[in-house]
Amino acid sequence: MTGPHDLVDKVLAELPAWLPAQRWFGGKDRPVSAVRPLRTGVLSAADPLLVHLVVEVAQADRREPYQLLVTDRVDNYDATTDPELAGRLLDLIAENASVDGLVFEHEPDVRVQTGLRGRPITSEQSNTSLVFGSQYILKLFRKLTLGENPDLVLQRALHRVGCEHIAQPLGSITGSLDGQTTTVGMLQQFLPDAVDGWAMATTSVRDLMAEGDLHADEVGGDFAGEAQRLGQAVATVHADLQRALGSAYADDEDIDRTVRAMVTRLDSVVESVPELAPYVPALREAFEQARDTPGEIAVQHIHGDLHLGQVLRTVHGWLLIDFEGEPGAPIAERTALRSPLRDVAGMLRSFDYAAHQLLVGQPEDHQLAVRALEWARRNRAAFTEGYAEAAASSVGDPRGRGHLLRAFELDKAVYEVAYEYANRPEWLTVPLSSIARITGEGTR
Ligand SMILES: Nc1ncnc2c1ncn2[C@@H]1O[C@H](COP(=O)(O)OP(=O)(O)O)[C@@H](O)[C@H]1O
Ligand SMILES: O=P(O)(O)O[C@H]1O[C@H](CO)[C@@H](O[C@H]2O[C@H](CO)[C@@H](O)[C@H](O)[C@H]2O)[C@H](O)[C@H]1O
Repeated sequence: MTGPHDLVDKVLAELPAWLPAQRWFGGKDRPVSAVRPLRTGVLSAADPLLVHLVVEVAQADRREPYQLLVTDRVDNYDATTDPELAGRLLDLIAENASVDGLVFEHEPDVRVQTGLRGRPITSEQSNTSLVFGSQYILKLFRKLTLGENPDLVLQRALHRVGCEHIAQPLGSITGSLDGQTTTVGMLQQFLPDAVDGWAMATTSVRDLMAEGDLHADEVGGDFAGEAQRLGQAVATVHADLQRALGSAYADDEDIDRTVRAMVTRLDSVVESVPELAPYVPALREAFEQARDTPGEIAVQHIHGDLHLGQVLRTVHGWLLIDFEGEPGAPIAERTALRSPLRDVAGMLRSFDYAAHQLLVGQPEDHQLAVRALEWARRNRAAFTEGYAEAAASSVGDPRGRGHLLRAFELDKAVYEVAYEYANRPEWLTVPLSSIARITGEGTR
């Protein structure tokens, strides 16, 4: 290997086979037909080589930009697995450096420490995050969104109004893509003592399932108190987003567009996942009923993909992370003003997921299925209660908005069907069985 261009050629040849094996790759549902470079930035020209690469991945009629950081120093060329090379990215942010078209910046009034090594975190995720010491976490977005990423925009806005339920934004990496200044990385305060909501919730479900005779409120690992506090935190973040970026009311056209978008998504998902077909009539009816929601529907910037894996419990309370929205949704949709009930619906779905994922691949067990439902009902109610308490004077109580909330929940479940089909086919039964339950078209 002689220089950056040879390295890039070698990597490009291997990408069609390598990409589908990466957890963060969002296109596992169809083969990669071609990969072409969109931009190359040489961060180090020798010993070792370090090249920032944005490629366009073609799959049938889909074309999407993905970010890679490649080196000749590790076998698979993925420089994010090399602690020292990862550390160089942090150093560049600390120095407010510009290298070959990439701009590394720390937030004003923030001093970033240099000389730290970075280690990738290994949880289920759509991007690659590197942790430095116990202070910093740097997210490298994998599938790129042209323009500023909403994750950075919303968290900066929340920080400006003093929101207590996010990790402090500390810096960013941007580059030009298709003529637009595009966020490729985001540095944040790392919370080393944090436990994510999914881990806590699934531990609680396991505790309940292990108890033959006790109910959800009687076992040691009851989660309802946390679920209620989490509801309060989410409502507070919604109120903070309103304060920071404003809000509006949806008109009839907006509501019509929302319903049509849900139906369009359903039609597209059922094309690739025929298991969804039996539920289509009931789903369409539920989406149409969203038009009957009484009173005005407030819209604002929201999290957009809220679930238990996006919330961290620290000693000081709950934090929300990852304001990027659904990785599969178009950017115009992700940055539009939307009802905060979508986030409530996302979290309600997640309680359902936490309760039912333990049943995946297990033989049918009526007793366990009853316990899963009991856990989900208790925690969904506690979350909604907490949300309503904190939202009373700002965003509003989600109860009494039944049709809309139900439509959003089902729309999210349809999204999850597509997500699981493309990423974790063995989990497809989780959203499918929820759709069956919510629409009354099945029992499990
Ligand atoms: N500020 C933070 N402090 C501690 N852990 C974090 C922080 N931000 C993210 N994480 C951990 O990293 C994981 C992935 O972060 P996330 O922003 O959800 O990335 P992705 O967009 O790849 O899903 C989270 O599930 C969480 O475990
Ligand atoms: O966290 P991401 O932005 O990567 O979100 C995507 O992946 C999530 C899974 O990691 C997926 O969430 C679904 O599974 C979760 C359990 O793993 C569950 O808590 C969520 O309720 C469920 O939607 C998310 O939909 C997807 O966008």
